[in-house]
Amino acid sequence: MDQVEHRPDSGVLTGVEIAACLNELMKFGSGECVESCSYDMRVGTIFRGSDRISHESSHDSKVIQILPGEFVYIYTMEELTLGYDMIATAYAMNSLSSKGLLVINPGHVDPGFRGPLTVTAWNLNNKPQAIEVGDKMITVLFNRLSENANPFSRNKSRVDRERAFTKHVSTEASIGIAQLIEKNSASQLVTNADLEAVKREISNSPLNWISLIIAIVGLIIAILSVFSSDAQVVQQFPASSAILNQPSRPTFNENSSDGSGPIQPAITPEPTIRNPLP
Ligand SMILES: O=c1ccn([C@H]2C[C@H](O)[C@@H](COP(=O)(O)OP(=O)(O)OP(=O)(O)O)O2)c(=O)[nH]1
Repeated sequence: MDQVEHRPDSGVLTGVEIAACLNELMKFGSGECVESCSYDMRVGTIFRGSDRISHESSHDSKVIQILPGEFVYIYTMEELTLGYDMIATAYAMNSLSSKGLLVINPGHVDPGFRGPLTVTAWNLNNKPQAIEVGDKMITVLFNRLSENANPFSRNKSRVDRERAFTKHVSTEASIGIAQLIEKNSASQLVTNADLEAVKREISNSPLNWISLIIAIVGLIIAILSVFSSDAQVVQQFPASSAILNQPSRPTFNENSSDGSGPIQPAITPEPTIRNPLP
């Protein structure tokens, strides 16, 4: 086996190292996004279903309201340009997740990957969430390998990826997601008022009263049948009723002076034997 020469500087890059080689790691990077040991990638293009609804170069309003339950697809503003000896790992940002805006698919980035990262953001909050082109969306750690690895072989330009994505969503994935979005935009989510109306209908329903009456009648029949079976037993076995009617034995120790000691079996006095005649 060949001896592999390990690079002495392999490992996770610090913020200082990221800043020093920012132009090697990505295009359109900003020193302001460098953190202690990571880089916060920003929103570039936003897709709702297959529609591109916001892009950094467009003149439209860049603030997008993600509706409750809605997914949007995001392409990062930065385009990674990883060497063959570099991998990256993308993570959701804590500040967004705590607001209920989940970025659901960040993950590994292969060595040699070139282009924007794509992620899906899902609003789990019951209020719309605003996002804007340029907002920090995912945080990425860079890890230098000890040697070059086989590079990623499916690199495409941003334009080609967006085109392929639009086609894919409009043909396959869009069916479920588009319907979900349509439902949400028509405000078909269950509200408190809906729940109150359902409760009112249930309590006013005649079926509800009928089941209550049936339950009460059933209970009365059950009680009566228990009493009548007791009466039959007493008629057939009068002695048993005498046993049943005996007062229960006290549970304290009758032999103890204060009556509080452990229960002892009753002591039967020994028969006295009279001495035989001398
Ligand atoms: O949040 C992320 C994480 C990674 N990538 C990129 C970088 C990574 O190198 C590439 C992987 O793409 P591929 O098409 O190979 O996706 P996969 O489903 O992960 O396949 P594989 O397991 O073959 O890598 O996707 C993103 O766009 N977004």
